[in-house]
Amino acid sequence: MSEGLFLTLEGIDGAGKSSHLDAMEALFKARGRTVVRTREPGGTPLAETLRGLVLEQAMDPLTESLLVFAARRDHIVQVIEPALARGDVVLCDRFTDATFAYQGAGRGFDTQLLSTLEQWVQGGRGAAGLLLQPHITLWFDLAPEIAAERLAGARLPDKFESQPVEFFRRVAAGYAARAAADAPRFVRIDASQTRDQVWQQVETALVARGALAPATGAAR
Ligand SMILES: Nc1ncnc2c1ncn2[C@@H]1O[C@H](COP(=O)(O)OP(=O)(O)O)[C@@H](O)[C@H]1O
Ligand SMILES: Cc1cn([C@H]2C[C@H](O)[C@@H](COP(=O)(O)OP(=O)(O)O)O2)c(=O)[nH]c1=O
Repeated sequence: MSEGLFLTLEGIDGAGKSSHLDAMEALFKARGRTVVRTREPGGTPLAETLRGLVLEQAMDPLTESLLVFAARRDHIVQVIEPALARGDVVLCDRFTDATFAYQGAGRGFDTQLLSTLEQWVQGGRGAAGLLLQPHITLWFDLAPEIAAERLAGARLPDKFESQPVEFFRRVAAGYAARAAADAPRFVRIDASQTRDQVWQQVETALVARGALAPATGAAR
């Protein structure tokens, strides 16, 4: 069985990523792929419980980081690795880049420590002990001011969404740094465009990366 495709969507709150999940799922299904659609924090009963704590309760950045990585570990073991081993497409709304952007850049937590946690939780894959990383990360890049306008009135803000625009400037810078550090994995989507134009960018990126080829997984 071929290795599956691990695809993540990232960006600040309100960047517009969730708006394209249905169409992405449909695109893969139309090509005969089995799609596991999931999210972080979350994706398993335990991880969804931890998500509720992280999004609703105040806590220090270390506690927050430990909880998101604990949720991630369960998600990887229970859902992501089995799906990839089956050859499925894992379509995941956020993953570890969000931890570096939100807990690292946004909350100012030590990124060296986050790298250690990343190694513990995602390392040791295969004989070479590789780090589990998405094959492709679509980074929806949008100015925090525009994201805030889009979110105003759209839904009840959670703990992060109620942060000031300055917080999201740091988070956006965190995403930019993470993208610069692993450029081959990231595709920057200009999320300031209309919904249709953003979708065109998403589709073009998936075609360019070979992600829509019949069930053989995608090249990096
Ligand atoms: N390209 C776009 N232009 C204008 N508004 C958009 C666009 N994409 C999404 N929206 C709206 O912006 C808000 C946030 O979008 P959403 O997909 O929930 O963002 P995210 O999942 O990144 O937080 C929603 O109200 C959505 O309808
Ligand atoms: C995955 C992850 C998310 N988050 C935050 C980012 C978002 O504000 C929030 C949940 O993300 P999201 O699923 O995008 O929420 P919604 O669909 O309601 O917009 O959790 C972290 O702080 N650290 C993480 O590691």
